[in-house]
Amino acid sequence: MVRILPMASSIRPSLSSFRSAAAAGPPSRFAAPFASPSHNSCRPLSLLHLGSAVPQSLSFGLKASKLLRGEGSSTAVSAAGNIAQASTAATEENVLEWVKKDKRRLLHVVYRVGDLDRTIKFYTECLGMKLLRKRDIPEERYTNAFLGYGPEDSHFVIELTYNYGVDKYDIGAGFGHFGIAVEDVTKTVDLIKAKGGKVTREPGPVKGGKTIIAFIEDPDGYKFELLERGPTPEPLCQVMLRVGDLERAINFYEKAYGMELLRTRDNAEYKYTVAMMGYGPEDKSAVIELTYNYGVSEYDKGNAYAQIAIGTDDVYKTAEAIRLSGGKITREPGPLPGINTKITACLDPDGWKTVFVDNIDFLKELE
Ligand SMILES: C[C@@H](O)C(=O)SC[C@H](NC(=O)CC[C@H](N)C(=O)O)C(=O)NCC(=O)O
Ligand SMILES: [Zn+2]
Repeated sequence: MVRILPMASSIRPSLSSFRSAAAAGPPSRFAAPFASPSHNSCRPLSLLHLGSAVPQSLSFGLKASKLLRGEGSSTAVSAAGNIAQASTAATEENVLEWVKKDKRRLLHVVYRVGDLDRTIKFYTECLGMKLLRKRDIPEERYTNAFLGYGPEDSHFVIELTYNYGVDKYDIGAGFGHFGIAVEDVTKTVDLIKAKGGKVTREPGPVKGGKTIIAFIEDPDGYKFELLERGPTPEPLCQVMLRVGDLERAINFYEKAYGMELLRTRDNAEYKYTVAMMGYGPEDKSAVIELTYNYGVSEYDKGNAYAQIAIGTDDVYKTAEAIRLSGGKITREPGPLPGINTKITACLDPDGWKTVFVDNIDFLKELE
């Protein structure tokens, strides 16, 4: 039985209520705080964890800093500590509140292919995409090609990466699929077949649901789900990634990335739950489809899929929010050598990479 829950911002089902007790042990309802050993987010212990009332007269100036060094009465030191703690908490809260107001959108998804021209031909002739631009970086021995259904300043697009001399990658088991919304799945599948494309799942209602879907594979073996929908400004509509703890992932994507939980869909018959996360409604903007398979806590990620890129107004605050949310920063915020675009990069609790790109710098790149 499938339950679909459109998400009102204040209503949120307990995911564990979806999972059949008969399944291989539903994950903890209260997933442990995100503290995977590979994501050490500890902050220096602070002397601020002291408990006592804070006299109003105490200003947090030079006097308080003396107290923080342990000079003065124990009560006064404790009071100063609490002011500092309150100040730190307020700063952290400000950063996390800022995330929700930051101007963010999914910019592109990046993955590696073995033959750029082969992929460009398939995406343009079979999937109706446009080649938007190419970028060759000979000093780094790679070429990018950007493809999509509209200009990069307003559409979620694909950034293909060809590394010189590398013609094959391991897609792994964690990457799921890209979603393409089409008005007629059967017609699209027939075109793909006529062009010699590989159809791995014929058109029909999704198992346990109603949406007409089909699955195809591109020349490198990446899966594309074709979803039958009406006209949409964003045909490239999904990136599906498998996660080992859905509650943990949802919490992180909300808190660190500022995404909204758009809906969840539990399919007990087929033992999986999906959560759609994004910055806008599914029928108008691309989403990250997080998929949890009952009882599966981690996946081999291979070396083919790279990352999602998200726009932000401040990569420095973004990095701070990611740290505060327990994420691991893998590239400190700052300008890229040579092109000066400011970015920061991180891993989510499952190890999926995300790059945040300064919005103004991104638009300059497109000029
Ligand atoms: C909501 C829509 O975009 C989907 O992608 S649901 C499609 C469905 N997904 C799963 O089964 C996910 C669990 C699976 N074990 C996995 O890890 O991929 C799907 O693929 N259905 C197949 C079908 O034939 O309906
Ligand atoms: Zn999907």
